[in-house]
Order: sequence, then C-alpha cells, then structure tokens
Amino acid sequence: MMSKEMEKVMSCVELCKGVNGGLDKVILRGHRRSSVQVYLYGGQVTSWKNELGEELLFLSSKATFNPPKAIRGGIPICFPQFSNHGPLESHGFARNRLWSIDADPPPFPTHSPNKAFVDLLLMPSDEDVKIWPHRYEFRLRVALGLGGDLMLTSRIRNTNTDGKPFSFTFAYHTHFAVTDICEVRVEGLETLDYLDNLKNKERFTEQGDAITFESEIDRVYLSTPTKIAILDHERKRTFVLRKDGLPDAVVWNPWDKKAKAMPDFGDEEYKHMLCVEAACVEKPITLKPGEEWRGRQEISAVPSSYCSGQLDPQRAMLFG
Ligand SMILES: O=P(O)(O)OC[C@H]1O[C@H](O)[C@H](O)[C@@H](O)[C@@H]1O
Repeated sequence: MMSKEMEKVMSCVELCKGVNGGLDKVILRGHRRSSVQVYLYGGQVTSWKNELGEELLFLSSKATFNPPKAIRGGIPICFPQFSNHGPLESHGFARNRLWSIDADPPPFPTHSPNKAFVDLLLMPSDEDVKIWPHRYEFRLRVALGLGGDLMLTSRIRNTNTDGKPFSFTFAYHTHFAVTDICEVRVEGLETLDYLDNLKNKERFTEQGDAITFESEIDRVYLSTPTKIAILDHERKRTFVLRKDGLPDAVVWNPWDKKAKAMPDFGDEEYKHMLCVEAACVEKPITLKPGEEWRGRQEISAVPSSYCSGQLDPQRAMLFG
C-alpha cells in the first residue's frame, strides 16, 4: 500500500509554459526529484530525470522550439512514417503537430496505481488529410512509474469512414544521454539482421558480441527481443528498454560530420547521445476501420554492476 503522502507526491501533474514561454508542456513529478516533461507540440517527451534530478535524455542545446520544426532530442514520435521509408516528410508529421490533452481517454486494460501520467490525443486536420488521406485517433499515454521508469503507450485507431484500411510505420525516437559514446555498448541486438540506412537499406547480419561505437551508425535491427540494454560504462549506468508491439529497433548516432551539418545539433554533441528506438519499420502495421494498434515502450535507468558491466542482478530481476 502506498502512503497518503506518497500518493500526494505521485499525483503531481502540472501544465505550464516551456522554453521561452512559448509552447505548452506538462510536467509529471514522481518520487524525490524524478520528473518527466512532455510538450504538447509533437507529444514529445523532452526530459526524464531520476530521483537525484539527473537528466537521462539528450536534448540538443541548439534545439529550437519553433513550429513547424521538430524539437531535436528527447523522444519524438515518428508517425505515420519512420524516417524516409515512404513518400512523406522524414519521420511523418506527428512530431510537428500540436497534440491536445485527452481529458477522458478510453480506459486502459491494465490498472496502474501510478498517478503521474498524462494522456495526449492527435487527430488529423483537414490539411493533414491532404498529405495522408486517412482519419485516425492517436492516443499517447506518458507515465512516470513509481520506480522512476518512463512508460509510453500509443493507441492508434483507424476512424476512416470510407471503409479503407491504412498502413503506417512508427518509432519512439528515444535520445539517451550518455557520458561518452565511445564507452557505450548495446546488448540484445547481437546476431540479428539489420537494414543499413547508410548503405541503401541493404540487409546485413550483426556479427559482433555487442554493439560499440566508433563512427556514424544508422541501422534498423529486425525482429529484436523485447528487452535491450544500453550500458554507459563511464557513468556505470544501464538503460533498460522494454517494448511491446514494436518488433524492430533503430540505432542512430550521426557522428562528427553529420552533426556539423545539422543546424539544431551541436558539433560535439554526438559524443553524448545515442538513439535506440523501439520501432516498427520493416513490416508496416495495417489497420482496418475500427481496428486499434498498441505499441509500448518502457525505459528504466539502473546502476551497472562494477566489474562486468552486466545488469545489476537485483534490479534486472524486476524487469524479468
Ligand atoms: O533529422 P531527422 O529527420 O530528425 O532524423 C534523424 C535520424 O533519425 C533516424 O534515427 C534515422 O534512422 C536517421 O536516418 C535520421 O537521420
């Protein structure tokens, strides 16, 4: 049972103005100094802090908060198209639309005691329908768990009235903050096939033990396990990413040359970020009118054990 006091702390959800007093954002406050910030613009998480108030996500110091440009960093939502895997603009348009707060969302099947969450809603405007001729309701729940984990659940429903199905690709484009990219490794993707975006989406098989980084990387790993670990050796911190309904995982770091070419990304910032993205890219999702899809991502930050860099066994058990 949670104490009354704890319940009070956990129920903290605040709507306020973001950077430069412009765009609206929601702050979720959890235990001690843990928090999450979500902009209604893009339905985009831009900050996730642990109990010590340490930032766990990367947000570029050059990120602009000026629509229609997307915010560089945090967790952009890529919908209805991932990257350039289709005819739409890069990553579709959900990341540069204004979402609304969904005051009365349909119930979630699983009961959660957690009070620190917000429900957002995106529906197409008439202009959007000209770009992508479909009607949908996209519901996004962002929740800060009792243990400080960040959970994103997307529910996308086809509301077409013309009887037509639609297909889409999707990603939670999560930018993890890391101390030094050269000291990071990703476990859980070894021996898998991937499409290499740097080589015309050609298919390869991962050979290495774990993924380490020494140059630009832009890959879509296919049919991955539901759990992926990102080990930040220098900080002795491990991010655990768990996902459901999202078979693929994108790994991206632009490295020095591409970093310099991006106006909203610092020249040296590639050293301190890594994108590992729960995604559905290879096989698009198709929904008939009335059908709904769900895709969920849960991320946690746990201490790495000292010598081996493996997941701390105590905490790892919690994530099963
Ligand atoms: O610059 P953006 O449109 O935000 O895309 C940033 C990156 O996102 C993904 O990770 C893609 O795999 C990359 O190819 C792309 O460069």
